[in-house]
Amino acid sequence: MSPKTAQELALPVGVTLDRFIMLSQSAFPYATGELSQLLRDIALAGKIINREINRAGLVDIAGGNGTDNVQGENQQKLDIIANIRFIRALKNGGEVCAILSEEDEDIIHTGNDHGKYVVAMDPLDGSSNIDVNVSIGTIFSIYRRVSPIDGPATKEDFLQGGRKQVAAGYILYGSSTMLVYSTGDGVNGFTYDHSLGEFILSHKNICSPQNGTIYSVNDGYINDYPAFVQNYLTKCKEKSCTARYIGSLVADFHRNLLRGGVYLYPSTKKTPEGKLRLLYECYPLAFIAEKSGGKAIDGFGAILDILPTSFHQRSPIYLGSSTMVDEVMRS
Ligand SMILES: O=P(O)(O)OC[C@H]1O[C@](O)(COP(=O)(O)O)[C@@H](O)[C@@H]1O
Ligand SMILES: [Mg+2]
Ligand SMILES: [Mg+2]
Repeated sequence: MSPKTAQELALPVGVTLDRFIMLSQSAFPYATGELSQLLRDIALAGKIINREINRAGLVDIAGGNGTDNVQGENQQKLDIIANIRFIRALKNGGEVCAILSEEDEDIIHTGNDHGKYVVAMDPLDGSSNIDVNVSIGTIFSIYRRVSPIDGPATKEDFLQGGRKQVAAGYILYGSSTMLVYSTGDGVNGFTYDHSLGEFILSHKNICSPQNGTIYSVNDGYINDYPAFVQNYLTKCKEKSCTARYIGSLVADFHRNLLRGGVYLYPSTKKTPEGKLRLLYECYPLAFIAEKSGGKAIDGFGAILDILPTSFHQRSPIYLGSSTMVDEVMRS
């Protein structure tokens, strides 16, 4: 008899994340609890970063850090703080042997060589919105390592390809703070209850609406986009679709996931290979999109089918409601 899925376990809205993880694990008789612990460690890091973000305007953690990351982007102080907090939580948790972060050029070895998992992450997404109190997020992607246990992780552990993710998700720091993730069967969302210090199941088995009227794109670059994108955006305007663009990928994606819509970050003359990073932005959100019934493409095929070649490679991305993504592709 195959293990019961989390959905079949009928976990009620209102259970804590901890209980949800425990019961979901019981659906897998051979589970040993390491992935469960890792998900808890990510939730803990999320709580800590949430606290820092909430008081960003009060203390001297706003603004630039005066340093650039491997992508040549100015790092915000909160980019650095989120990076440090996440690395520390995953190191202390013990289940992760290595981390790949947007803020670091190379693999970060945690010293937990016995750890079975590696994590690729965007510790703070939407950095341009940090100082103006607009929703931002954290994005994560989890793989089971392929390198021998008890040795150092290798680059092959991170270049397995999007379909090899064992779990992925994001934390949205918005009007409320939410953790949304999938371990492959269904997508669930948990809202942070500050008074309890707990993530509570609030959005069970999220299904992306097949179609929608919202499109999210930086319209300012329209003349730089490929012809098929310009055609698609013209059609959207002809149909009086609704333009919504926060400029934080996690926030734009989340709204469209619940309401129906499509997010587009095409290639441009400035970024011919696209702006968003494959391993810790595109793959994890494509995983959530597909597991909730949506789609994610690069203009040629599925994002999850792209074979990665380097840690910080970029890709154009079109993701969200399946009918709208198909329409982009046909434009
Ligand atoms: O300002 P642009 O070019 O529209 O880009 C906005 C996009 O860039 C990002 O900020 C890139 O992510 P980071 O903030 O993690 O670097 C996305 O969140 C967002 O969707
Ligand atoms: Mg980002
Ligand atoms: Mg970032």
